[in-house]
Amino acid sequence: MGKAAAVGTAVVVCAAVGTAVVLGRRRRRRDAELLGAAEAERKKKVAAVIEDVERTLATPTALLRGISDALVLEMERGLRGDMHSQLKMLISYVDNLPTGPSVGDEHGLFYALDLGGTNFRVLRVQLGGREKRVAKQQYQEVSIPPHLMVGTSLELFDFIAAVLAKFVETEGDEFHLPMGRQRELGFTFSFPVNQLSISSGTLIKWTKGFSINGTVGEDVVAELSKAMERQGLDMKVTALVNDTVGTLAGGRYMDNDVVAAVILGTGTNAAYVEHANAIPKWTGLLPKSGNMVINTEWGSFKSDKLPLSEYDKALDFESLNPGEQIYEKLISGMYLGEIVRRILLKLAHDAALFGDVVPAKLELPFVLRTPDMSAMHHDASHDLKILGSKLKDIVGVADTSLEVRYITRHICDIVAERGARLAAAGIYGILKKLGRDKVPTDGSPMQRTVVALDGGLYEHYKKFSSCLEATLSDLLGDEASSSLVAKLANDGSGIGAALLAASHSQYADIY
Ligand SMILES: Nc1ncnc2c1ncn2[C@@H]1O[C@H](COP(=O)(O)OP(=O)(O)O)[C@@H](O)[C@H]1O
Repeated sequence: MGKAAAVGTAVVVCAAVGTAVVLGRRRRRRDAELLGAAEAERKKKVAAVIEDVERTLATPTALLRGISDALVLEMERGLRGDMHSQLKMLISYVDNLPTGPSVGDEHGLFYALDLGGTNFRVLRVQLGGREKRVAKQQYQEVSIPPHLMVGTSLELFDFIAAVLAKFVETEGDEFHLPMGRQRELGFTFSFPVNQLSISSGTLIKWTKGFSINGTVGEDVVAELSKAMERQGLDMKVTALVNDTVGTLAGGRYMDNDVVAAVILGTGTNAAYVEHANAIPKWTGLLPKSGNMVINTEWGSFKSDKLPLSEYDKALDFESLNPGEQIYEKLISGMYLGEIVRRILLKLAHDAALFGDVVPAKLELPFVLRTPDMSAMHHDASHDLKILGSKLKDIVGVADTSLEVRYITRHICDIVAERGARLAAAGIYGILKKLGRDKVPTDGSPMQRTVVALDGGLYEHYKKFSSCLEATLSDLLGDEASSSLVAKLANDGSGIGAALLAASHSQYADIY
């Protein structure tokens, strides 16, 4: 009995265990089914967000052509001086560019200072005339402490002048300043300026994350000159140029066929050589050259044709300059990584991309910088290892699945491709404005056209630059694109500013 009972009990126990096993298995199956359903639902949400991103950021060729046409119309309005024009089309007062490899008369010691983004550069060159050209150059790059980007004008210019003064102290014997002469400087200042002459201009507004009280409306050359005086530095600013204008000048010094310069760095902008008689707002004498360099300030272009997504609108709304610099916010290095972050955040919130908890770090604006986006985008390893470790560092999620990594790379691809294609549409617009977008109908040969490009985004983000070039070829067609050269003008703006300082030197007639 006892035994039987025991056996019975044992049987009962076994039966209970059996039931538990069966129930457990069922629950696991049900859990698995539920999990599977939840996972399928999550994947569906991921796919829906991605589809929406692909749709709203799409840039089909026909749209790009429409954007180029809208840009050309805005360029014309700006050249007429239309108050409502989005493009300032600023007159640079540079009507004569350094004259190319066959001439190149400029000589002497000149300095350049380039302020326009997160870093600024000081440079000195010894120009050796026709024979030696750029005989010797040295430069130093210093990053601007973030608090100075939103501090006071005085602090910013004092900081810059102090770095410049230290740099001048390191000038070696290989640089020659004739006795009794003052050192001269080309000041590259890459914010919109109302130029009053080649060596003066008032700031219209700060962009690219700078927001400093008390500079708007002031002559930036006077601000710099006063700061140099405070440092005891005896130097005269003989040319104030935008970085696009400097790049154009530097580019033309190297290649006579350079007609435009485009910057793709923290921000974006373009300058080109316009026929002076195509600038209705120019009221001065017609320059001898017949030309005038125009700084388009194209970053402020906006059009209802631009593919703005919810992410762009939110980024703009929360930016230091809402409603402004819309084209720049779709294209430039300051913003691309941030757009990717916003899309990943949406995927984290709506589709639990990084698990049930949204990573806190992903909520931080600008935590994902464009160089990191570029590194993730270029990861070609089979397991996207670099991308995984970037996500770990930036987002704080240690073990991301291959699926998450592929999705992240795809988002980088969509955002970079849109930026590059929109930038190509802008260049195509300038070429159209210059009539260099088509093979001439009168049978004459197509002129060689060179566009000088500079900026960290163009230089280092290879998928971006190759997409830009491919899109430009596509827009131009085979024949016209075979005459176009896109040339990297590495720090062309520094040399360009020094060259313009030389051609506008107070001693120009003596040289
Ligand atoms: N490896 C990279 N990949 C993508 N973008 C980059 C890379 N390196 C730099 N950049 C972008 O270029 C910008 C710097 O551009 P640069 O022309 O050097 O200076 P500026 O700040 O004066 O525009 C950075 O803010 C960044 O957005």
